Amino acid sequence: MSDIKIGIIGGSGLYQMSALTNVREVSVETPFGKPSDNLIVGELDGVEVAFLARHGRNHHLTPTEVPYRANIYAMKQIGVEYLISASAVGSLQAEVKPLDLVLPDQFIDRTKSRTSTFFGKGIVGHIAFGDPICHQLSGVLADSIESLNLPDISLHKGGTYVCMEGPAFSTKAESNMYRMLGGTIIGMTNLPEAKLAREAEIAYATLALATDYDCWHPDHDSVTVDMIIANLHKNASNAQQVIQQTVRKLSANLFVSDAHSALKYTIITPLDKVPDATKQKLELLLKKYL
Ligand SMILES: CSC[C@H]1O[C@H](OP(=O)(O)O)[C@H](O)[C@@H]1O
Ligand SMILES: Nc1ncnc2[nH]cnc12
Repeated sequence: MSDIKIGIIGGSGLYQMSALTNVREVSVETPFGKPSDNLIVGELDGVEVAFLARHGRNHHLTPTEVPYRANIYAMKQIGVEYLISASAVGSLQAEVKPLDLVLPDQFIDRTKSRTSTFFGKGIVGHIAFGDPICHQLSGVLADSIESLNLPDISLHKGGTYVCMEGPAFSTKAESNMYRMLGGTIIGMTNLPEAKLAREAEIAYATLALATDYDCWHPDHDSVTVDMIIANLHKNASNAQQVIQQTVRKLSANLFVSDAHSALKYTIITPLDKVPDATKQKLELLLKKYL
């Protein structure tokens, strides 16, 4: 298989990409186990892409159970350099309405039970994460959304994605606290993914699709899955259009991102002191620097 440079991770509601042609399923094994599901490899307008359903195609993995390291490693293994993450989010701000699209540029980490790094076991690295999203990739998403003119849907460029552990939704006190902290949207998945993608030198950007007002809004009921199902379906259709257009634009201009050399000044352990087993496990990530 030749390298597939563009990867897509689909979240709640986006379990497949109907526009894919020449589709095949690829079962991948990584040093971190199996990803959430088989990779679905196919073409969008002649451009090969790899799609992965974050929670599995039947949504059987909780946000805590998603094998984030295996997912990112699997994308790296097949050659992905640009990763688009589509995610359902709650809105923490009145101006972000359900069905609106948000391209966050910051995260607040409220996760508790995740492994969000490839480092450890004899190798220490501290990735720079001040700008956690690849602004160029997010820019291509923005251009694509604007060119689609989706009716009644606003695009919010920038914003802070609060990543909570879940799977229960927030309490009202938490939701209001996140608003006070400057949160724009809330979800349960994107922060570990963004960190691991950065460690894997993959340019990563989030396409967040609002489904609800969480539980802080005095004029809206508190979020339940039942309440957001219809929005998840509408969002899935919008996400597919946006992703298809983004792949068109991106494939015409595969830029170099800072993310592609993110490990350069990151690893503090001398590489000749790293245990061989760890080096082997991370070979794919480290080989440029060995
Ligand atoms: C079904 S609502 C909660 C669920 O939806 C989001 O998933 P994803 O980020 O994969 O689209 C949120 O993070 C929760 O996992
Ligand atoms: N309100 C919410 N909180 C956390 N994750 C979500 N995903 C969609 N809506 C959400």
